[in-house]
This record gives sequence, structure tokens and C-alpha cells, in this order.
Amino acid sequence: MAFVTLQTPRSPHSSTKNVGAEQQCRQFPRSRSKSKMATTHDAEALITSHDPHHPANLICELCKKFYTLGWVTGTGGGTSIRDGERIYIAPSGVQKELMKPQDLFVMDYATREYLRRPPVLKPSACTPLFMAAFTLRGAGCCIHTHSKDAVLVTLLCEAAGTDVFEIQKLEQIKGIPKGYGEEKKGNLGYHDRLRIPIIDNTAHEEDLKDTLEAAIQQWPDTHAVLVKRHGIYVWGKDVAQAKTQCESLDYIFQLAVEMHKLGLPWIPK
Ligand SMILES: CSC[C@@H](O)[C@@H](O)C(=O)COP(=O)(O)O
Ligand SMILES: [Zn+2]
Repeated sequence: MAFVTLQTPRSPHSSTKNVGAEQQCRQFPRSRSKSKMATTHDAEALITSHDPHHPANLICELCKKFYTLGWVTGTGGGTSIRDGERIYIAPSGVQKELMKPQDLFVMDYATREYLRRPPVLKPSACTPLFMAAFTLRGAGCCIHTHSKDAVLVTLLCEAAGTDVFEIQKLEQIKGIPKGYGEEKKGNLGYHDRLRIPIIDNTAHEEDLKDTLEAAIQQWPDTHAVLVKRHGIYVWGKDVAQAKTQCESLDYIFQLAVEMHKLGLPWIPK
């Protein structure tokens, strides 16, 4: 079984039995700026905690859950958390459900310097997209999934010639915030129309940055952007909001796909 071949030498700071991403991904070259790095002790302290709500523990836990939902399958997708001035980022090209806190990168928000870089790994290609949610929308957590239903609604919208997913009159729409600012406080109502912009995919994840940023500017109330034939980015002010929105949206996408199969409209007359 291929999985077993990953369970070879452990990194010295590993203390749990599961294999970490560092072992999954030894092909990546080291590239670290030692001068700006925190000391090894400080760097390890950034990701070491018994608190299950510590961002380093949460990212690993969330990705395990998301894997069971098919959201981060085959190394795709991921999650990033902003905790004050610290940004926690997963490595690229690794099985996200097997990650350990010691596999995570930590970036300083203000300087964009990595305070912690695990050897042999490189940061997720989604990093510029996560940063867009943090900087443009003040997000505390951003989730990227390759959910099949998210991909399917982008295909259905493409076939319908629209680059916005729109749906109305579903109870779960009430799980999505109205927007930002005082006058947009609270969540959408049952009668409100949910709109999620869709951007084109690119050959490389990081090249989505400009169009994702443009979609965020064009749709100032949105908390998510769909990526055609790829997946979705969803963010929230904190982990709970990002996660519950991602769940609500995925549930709505599942319904939308089923409604389409049954010949039912997304916007009832
Ligand atoms: C199955 S490869 C998927 C990647 O290209 C990308 O779309 C993705 O979501 C994850 O990028 P990663 O750099 O591994 O964090
Ligand atoms: Zn992706």
C-alpha cells in the first residue's frame, strides 16, 4: 500500500504516530532565508500547543474533516488561518489530511516574511489567494475546496452562459452573511438571492490571484468565489464562520445539482 511507504523516517520534532507532510514531499528543494527566520526554538513554539483551537492544530484537524467530505482530495484544496500577525499556511502538494502542525509554514502578516519554514516543503500555491481574503476582506480564515458539487455548479453556470451562481428560497441561504459593514450586518434571509461570482481557472493556482482579487472588488459583499472547473474559495472573519459558510454553500451546491437533474429552477417563479 502506497501509504505505508510514507511512514519512513520521522522528523526529529515529530511526536505523534501519523506521517506528516514533510515525509510525503521530500522532492521539494530547501529555500529559506535564515537571516530573517525566527530561532528554531521560536519557530517551533509558533506551531506547538496542546490547545485544539491553536491555528496549527486546527488546520490539521479541519483538513482531516474536509478530506472525508471530498473537499481536499488528492492533495487539492487547503486552509489557511490568520491569527493576529501570524498567518498559518499548509505545504504544497501534500496529502492535506495527513498534515501535522510541524509541517506548517508561519508567515508574518506585516512583512510577509516566513517565521517558520519546514525543510523540504514549499508553501501552498493557494497562499496568494488566501492572502487576498486576509488583506482585502479582513478574513481570519480562508478555505479552498475542490468539492465536486462546487465544480459542477460552475459547469452548469458555464453551460447557461453566466459567470454568477444565483439561487433563492432555500433555508440554508440563511447560513450566509449579507455582506460587510453596519448596514449589511447579519445573514441573508430566506427570500434573499444568494450570488457567488465565478472566475476562470488558470494553469497554475497562484495565477488566480488577480482575477480573484478583481471578483472580490466587483462583488464587495461576497464571502466566496467559485473557480470554474476547479473549486471554491470561502472565507470568514474566523474559523467558525469560514467553516460554516463553506458547509452551507456546499449543501446549497449539492441541492442545486440535484435540482438541475430534476429540471427544477434555482430561482423559483
Ligand atoms: C490536485 S493538485 C491541486 C493544486 O494544483 C491546487 O489546485 C490546490 O488546490 C492545492 O495546491 P497546494 O499547493 O497543494 O496547496
Ligand atoms: Zn485548488
